Amino acid sequence: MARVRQRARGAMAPVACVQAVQAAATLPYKQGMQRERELMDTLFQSAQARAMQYCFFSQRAAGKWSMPSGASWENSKPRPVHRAAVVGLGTMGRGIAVSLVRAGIPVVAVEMDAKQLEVARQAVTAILKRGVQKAGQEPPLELLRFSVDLRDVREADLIIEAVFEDMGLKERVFKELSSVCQPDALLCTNTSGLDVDRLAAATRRPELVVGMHFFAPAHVMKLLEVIYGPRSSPAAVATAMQLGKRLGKVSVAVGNCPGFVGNRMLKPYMEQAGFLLEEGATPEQVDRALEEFGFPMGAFRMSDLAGLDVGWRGRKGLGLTGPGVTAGELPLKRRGRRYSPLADLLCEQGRFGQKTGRGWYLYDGPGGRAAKPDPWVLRFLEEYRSRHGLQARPVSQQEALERCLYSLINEGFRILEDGIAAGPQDIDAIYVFGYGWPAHRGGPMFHAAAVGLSVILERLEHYHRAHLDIPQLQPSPLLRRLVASGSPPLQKWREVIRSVRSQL
Ligand SMILES: CCCCCCCCCCCCCC(=O)CC(=O)SCCNC(=O)CCNC(=O)[C@H](O)C(C)(C)COP(=O)(O)OP(=O)(O)OC[C@H]1O[C@@H](n2cnc3c(N)ncnc32)[C@H](O)[C@@H]1OP(=O)(O)O
Ligand SMILES: NC(=O)C1=CN([C@@H]2O[C@H](COP(=O)(O)OP(=O)(O)OC[C@H]3O[C@@H](n4cnc5c(N)ncnc54)[C@H](O)[C@@H]3O)[C@@H](O)[C@H]2O)C=CC1
Repeated sequence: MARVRQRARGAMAPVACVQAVQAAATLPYKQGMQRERELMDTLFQSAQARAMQYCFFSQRAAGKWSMPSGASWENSKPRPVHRAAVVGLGTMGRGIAVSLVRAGIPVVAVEMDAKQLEVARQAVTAILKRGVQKAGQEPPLELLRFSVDLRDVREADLIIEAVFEDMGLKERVFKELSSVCQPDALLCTNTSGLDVDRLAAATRRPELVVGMHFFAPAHVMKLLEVIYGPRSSPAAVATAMQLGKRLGKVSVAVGNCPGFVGNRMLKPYMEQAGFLLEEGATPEQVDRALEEFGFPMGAFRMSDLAGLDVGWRGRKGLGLTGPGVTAGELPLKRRGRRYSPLADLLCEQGRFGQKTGRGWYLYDGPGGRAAKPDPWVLRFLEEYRSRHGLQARPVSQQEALERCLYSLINEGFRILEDGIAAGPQDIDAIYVFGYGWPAHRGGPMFHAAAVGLSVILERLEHYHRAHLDIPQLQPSPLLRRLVASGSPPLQKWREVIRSVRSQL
């Protein structure tokens, strides 16, 4: 109900307040729902057919115009999943375990020590019991077994790893899984953006490794991004897609690159949000602009929900932050580009978001959900600006919205050109079902077409001229070519994508 209200709120946002650009792209509520159904239909094709199609694309991309040897309709069938395991029961692992048992699949849930296990057991049980209050069914607790011993996953047909976002740790876990699991068990990672191929290489069965990327809260959000590594077999992809369907999710197969589709586009969006704080905005102002557009949560509330530490670990892994990184760098730059260390500084203060009770906002305590503006954050931002000689200026709602959304959309065009997503529909489904992109606005690529590609191009050029050190604001070559081709409708973009470089 709250979601329906939220959608309605977005649909009715006053034009004067959220600018004409948005109003032009607002679908009536009914049409929004129709668009949501269309996206679901596209994605609910048979998992096997999808996997075969992706397999064919990947071969074509490699210059081989046939199916790989040994690939056939028969051996690309999804495998049945009778028993599953989840390794790592933090924010994500808990919700993933809940989704699995709710679908009737017995689960072994593994944590690293008894203390973490007990916290996780209580959290998972609480979610299941809440579900009972809502739906009136018995919690399927008998399907769950908790353990601190990784060897207990040995009977599972499919294992989903959800430990910290740390490549070294994940490689160790995959290596160990590969030696304790059945030889034909599927090994899946819930990583937010790490290289699935590198994890596959840590195992003795790279063809059985895929990404299964869930979205927070994992038992609620409808999306499953299935990441097809270069060595994943069609059967492995089909199994993951099919399992997503069984869990009631919309499964979208995507290629392997940093951040895949969803988080690769989220990165420039979050970066713009951070830069806007440096320039004078507050987290509430940026979030208000995005929530009035129709998102259930603005960038900062969403980041507090996911956990700021996840991105921090990722940036440390990339060498963008951490001890000694700033030596030799210009202030507020990393590798020659503008970089905002604000999120890193919050993490250094132990402010990880909802899980620690403090992040961009203040919560009632660890695990709290009601976000309150935090005077500490406002003081911190003022001190930060004065330390770096940044003059705060008023940031309009239009600027906040355009810089966040258009940089995200711009990356969507790059993703299409790189062949990481099969088409704009897939990107739209990822955003509508995974990040709460308002359905009545059809998804980011649909929205771009509705606003007008030439408008998006002009606004990106405008912001890029003002911020030459932010390459993500530079319009992508595909966007330029689409505009030069007369802005064809979404269904015809494929004709303008020059090279077949599908990674799928
Ligand atoms: C070079 C490239 C590298 C790229 C790397 C970039 C990495 C960036 C790092 C990012 C971190 C990783 C993130 C990631 O991988 C992908 C993500 O998951 S991003 C997060 C996506 N999620 C969202 O955007 C959520 C948006 N919000 C919503 O959709 C709604 O607000 C929500 C569903 C949360 C609540 O909806 P509402 O209708 O208001 O709530 P209800 O009251 O009906 O509750 C429904 C259900 O949800 C639970 N819930 C509600 N609020 C919260 C909350 N704040 N936190 C957790 N859970 C919440 C509530 O309890 C209900 O669940 P039950 O179990 O049924 O009670
Ligand atoms: N938080 C989010 O919104 C999302 C996170 N992810 C990804 O999911 C993974 C987990 O993220 P979160 O749940 O947020 O992290 P988290 O920090 O909340 O939980 C990680 C859990 O893994 C456990 N763990 C660590 N090492 C372990 C080991 N060797 N064996 C068993 N358990 C171990 C930790 O004790 C902790 O409970 C990461 O790869 C992250 O990038 C993916 C989608 C969304």
